[in-house]
Amino acid sequence: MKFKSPPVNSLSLDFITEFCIGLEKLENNRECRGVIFTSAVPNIFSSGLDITEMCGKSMEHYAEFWRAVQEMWLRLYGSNMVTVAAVNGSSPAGGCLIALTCDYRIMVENPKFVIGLNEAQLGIVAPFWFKDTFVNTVGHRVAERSLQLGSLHSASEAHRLGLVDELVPEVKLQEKAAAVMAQWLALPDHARQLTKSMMRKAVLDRLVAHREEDVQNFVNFISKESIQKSLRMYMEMLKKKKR
Ligand SMILES: CC/C=C\C/C=C\C/C=C\CC/C=C/CC(=O)SCCNC(=O)CCNC(=O)[C@H](O)C(C)(C)COP(=O)(O)OP(=O)(O)OC[C@H]1O[C@@H](n2cnc3c(N)ncnc32)[C@H](O)[C@@H]1OP(=O)(O)O
Repeated sequence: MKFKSPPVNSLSLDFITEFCIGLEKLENNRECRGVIFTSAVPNIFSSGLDITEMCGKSMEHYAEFWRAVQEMWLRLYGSNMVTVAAVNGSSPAGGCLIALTCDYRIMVENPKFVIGLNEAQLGIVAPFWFKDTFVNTVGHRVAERSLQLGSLHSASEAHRLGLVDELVPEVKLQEKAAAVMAQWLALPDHARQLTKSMMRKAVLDRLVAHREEDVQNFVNFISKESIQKSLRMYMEMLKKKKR
């Protein structure tokens, strides 16, 4: 599955809706046993949640958007398919989350590409299920420091921390992703699927049990004037950076 929503593959409500529909189709297709996620936009895997969806909109919109984000995560983290992230560009916040939900992450070894959960830098808080997914990948200590600092790690640092499993030159990315997929698909599906489910169940169940509460927390948090101000300033900063 190739993300193609220029300029930066931000995860808008439309993007997420289309993504979930596409994923559901693949999940229901018995001939499809695995998916490789990558980007068709040069230098960007995904810039994370579309900030404009969280800024200056109604409470109803924030709730609808957050339900869609939850749905995307539940489908991806709970997928029965083998999922491989071929990270061919920067991948902050929600973009990093997509990579973290996969079974294996391969990143292009370009020192300009960064990845991480940088929410704290925007003055917002990564929700518990982002945090849980991160902890399950890199462990508690690395996640705690990285989340508090809102760190965006270079590809080599991300590899050192275990945030990505492998680094490759750009030209080798697709070949490597296909080789990893073949290795994972060589196992019987039922054994791999049950093992994956066992490893992830507690974290998935936690969101399912608290889904509406999480939506309310998000809506209350994001609609605070202080948070709206932080997001507006962040968007301004992104625009100024270009001038
Ligand atoms: C106590 C707590 C209780 C409860 C808490 C409950 C809930 C939790 C609450 C909130 C959690 C919300 C979670 C959010 C997760 C996210 O994903 S937030 C998004 C974070 N993303 C980023 O920080 C990335 C920002 N972008 C960049 O750093 C760069 O754009 C990037 C490196 C990706 C690419 O750089 P470059 O190629 O130079 O491109 P530009 O910077 O020039 O960008 C091009 C245009 O795209 C716009 N843009 C970039 N990113 C986004 C985005 N994420 N959303 C919307 N728009 C974006 C950028 O402004 C440019 O627009 P322009 O052309 O100027 O119009």
